[in-house]
Amino acid sequence: MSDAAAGVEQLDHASRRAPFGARLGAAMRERGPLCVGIDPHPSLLAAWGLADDADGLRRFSLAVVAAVADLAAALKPQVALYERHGSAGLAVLEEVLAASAEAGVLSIADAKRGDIGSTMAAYADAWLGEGSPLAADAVTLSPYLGFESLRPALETAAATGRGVFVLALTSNPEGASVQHVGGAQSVAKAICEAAAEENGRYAGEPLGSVGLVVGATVGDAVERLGLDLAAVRGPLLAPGLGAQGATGSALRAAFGDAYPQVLGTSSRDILAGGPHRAGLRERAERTLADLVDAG
Ligand SMILES: O=c1ccn([C@@H]2O[C@H](COP(=O)(O)O)[C@@H](O)[C@H]2O)c(=O)[nH]1
Repeated sequence: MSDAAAGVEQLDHASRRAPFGARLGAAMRERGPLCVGIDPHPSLLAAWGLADDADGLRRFSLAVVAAVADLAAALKPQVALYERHGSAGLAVLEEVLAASAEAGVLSIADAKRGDIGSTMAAYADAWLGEGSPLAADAVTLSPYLGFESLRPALETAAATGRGVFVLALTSNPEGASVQHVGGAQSVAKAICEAAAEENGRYAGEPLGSVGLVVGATVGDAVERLGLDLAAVRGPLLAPGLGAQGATGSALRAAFGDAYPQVLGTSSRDILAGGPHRAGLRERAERTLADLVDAG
């Protein structure tokens, strides 16, 4: 096939894909609001009896996909834990993304990319571009070079039916030293408002494709900073359940009327149930029940 014909085929493929927000909303309605994180830490590989190498990484990751794909609205591989194995680790990540698609579950690459616009375009090609081996259904982005620097990723996501999650209020305590700055006009609030505006292009959809990362551990910060998360009209990826101490009821209290948009995510707490399929499923089911009961 010529390059031109291949390009047309890729565009046709992209134009047939529904926007990410619509696909995620449907998955959350069908399966509930759980995202399972795939974080192959060296300590977890050891606990599973696997080597801390690319083969161990592959066995671990594909076992998680096979065990919980039908229980989760999305899976979230943590890119750093693949990068630490170099090119062999990234090859495993490509397999994990392909296996997730094959298993019918959405993927969110937790890469937290952000750079000046010209470099951002390359990140957009890698994580959201049609035909890229690393393309996931969505990618996490850092807006601390300015929300507008993310433009290439926002445009690529819209063109390919993929999505982004922009860091707004992160789950780590240090995040406040940047994100809370400005009080009533905080950095986090500016990010929320920019994401809400960006979701204007998805006005025909119940959920936009520009989501935010808001930690499950943020306590009363959403209220204190006056963030209108419901108005963002995008999915809210909430890490911090389990290993970082948050629970479904804490999430419910922190997010208020935006709780229906929340996709709670947990990694280590669920992964510690492995290597057996039943152990992983039991922990994923327990986390999902906690999120549903809190709603
Ligand atoms: O604010 C954030 C943003 C991302 N993360 C990531 O989520 C998982 C959490 O793992 P647990 O084992 O469930 O604590 C991890 O990949 C983080 O890098 C976050 O925790 N907080």
